[in-house]
Amino acid sequence: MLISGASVAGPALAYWLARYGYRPTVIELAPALRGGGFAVDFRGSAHLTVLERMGVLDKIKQRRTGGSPMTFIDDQGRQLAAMPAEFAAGEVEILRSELSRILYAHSRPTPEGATGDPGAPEATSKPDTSATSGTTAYLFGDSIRSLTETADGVHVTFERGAPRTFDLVIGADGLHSTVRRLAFGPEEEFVSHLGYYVAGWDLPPGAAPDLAARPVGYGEPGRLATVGRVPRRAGEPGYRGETFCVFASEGLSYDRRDPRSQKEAILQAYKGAGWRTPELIETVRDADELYFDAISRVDVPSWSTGRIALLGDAAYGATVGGMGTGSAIVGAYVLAGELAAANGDHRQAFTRYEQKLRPYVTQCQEGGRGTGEFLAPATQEAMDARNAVLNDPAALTAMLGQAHEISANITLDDYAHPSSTSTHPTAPAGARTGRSQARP
Ligand SMILES: Cc1cc2nc3c(=O)[nH]c(=O)nc-3n(C[C@H](O)[C@H](O)[C@H](O)COP(=O)(O)OP(=O)(O)OC[C@H]3O[C@@H](n4cnc5c(N)ncnc54)[C@H](O)[C@@H]3O)c2cc1C
Repeated sequence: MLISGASVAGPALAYWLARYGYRPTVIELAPALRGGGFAVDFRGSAHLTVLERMGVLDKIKQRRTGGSPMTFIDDQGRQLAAMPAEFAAGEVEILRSELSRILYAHSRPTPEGATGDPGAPEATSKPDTSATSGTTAYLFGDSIRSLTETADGVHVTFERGAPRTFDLVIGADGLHSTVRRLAFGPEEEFVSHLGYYVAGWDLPPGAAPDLAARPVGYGEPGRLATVGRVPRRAGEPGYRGETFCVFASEGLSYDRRDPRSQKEAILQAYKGAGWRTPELIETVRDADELYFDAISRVDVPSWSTGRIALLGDAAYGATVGGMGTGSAIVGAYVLAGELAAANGDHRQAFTRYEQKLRPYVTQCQEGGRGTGEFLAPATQEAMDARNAVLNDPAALTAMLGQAHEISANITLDDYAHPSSTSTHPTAPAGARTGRSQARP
């Protein structure tokens, strides 16, 4: 089985597939696991249950950022409203890059059963020969060029590697998925722009240390710039500063593979902004890793076509505020579980995966719809109304409670221990295999 994308959904799926005896291959466009991106969070019992069943919850907790309260200020630095840490950070918040490294390491168990070192991802375009049979091979620095479905497989050509045939192909390659484009249609058919852009990058060492010590956000109608601090990467002591920006804009035309073009778009968007925004935004020029994307929503009428299926942001992305990371983890769990339960019948597995997951992620996605407007309201009146909500503990508690309810609203079958579940409909006991039965 081929999985495209090694960020969150891809390695999580690979982990479960390897556990059920498959030997997936994961292909990643970037030359190594991607760094960058600010914090992502998990909230609600479904996210935590899946992470616990994967055996990564403790590792993730060890690397949690702890979240930080955010103070919204005016142009004189005076407090207007405060956003409590748990509002932005859920139950567990972790840097996306750290999460990706943990999942990657966990999807490649060593022969002894220990997991690899999350601090040492490999950058190679060759198959990973250190993984034992029954586990996962990672191919970095390559991308699928074409997909041709045949009676018993999918013939895949690559930008760099030699063509191969796989039984199934899963697109876990994000909002701008190549698998979706090749197998389902052009991006414009499935991705709607929700009127805002989001950007995040680390502050260069020494930049605005006074600001980074006290997380603050400065907003003007239609644009927000925040600065905060997050723990350094594994093995590095202390904290580093980071920015997180949200601005309203029609769809922009820029080269997604060219950071200079993205930096220019950000600099333009904050021209003439007050407070110390120019000083902060200027630091983007020196940013090594930049996260920049439109706040969008992905709606694909059917997540599978023949032997090809979509997972995570590629299928049901919501960029920010739609619990995309938790939904990717839960989706990987359900997809792998249904594949194992269907015992080779991918049609049945894909159908059940979608039936079980779609109502859940659709609700989660809804949260993303108002995120841009909440963070960077378009008018002064709307900003005042947002601040009033933030300053009202009862309103905040209600909003948090609603998010928790939505993110818990799925029944998770215990695929790895089928006898302990009463909710799984029909799969025969022998359909779920352990590690010993390797499947390609
Ligand atoms: C660099 C980066 C930074 C991010 N930062 C944040 C953040 O700060 N906050 C937040 O809420 N969300 C962030 N996200 C999005 C967040 O990770 C996802 O919304 C969520 O975790 C779902 O993950 P996913 O694995 O489905 O998709 P993604 O995390 O988007 O991962 C998709 C992966 O597929 C790879 N890929 C893309 N095209 C191809 C191709 N043609 N062939 C092979 N591989 C391909 C990408 O390089 C990436 O590794 C970021 C994503 C990325 C890639």
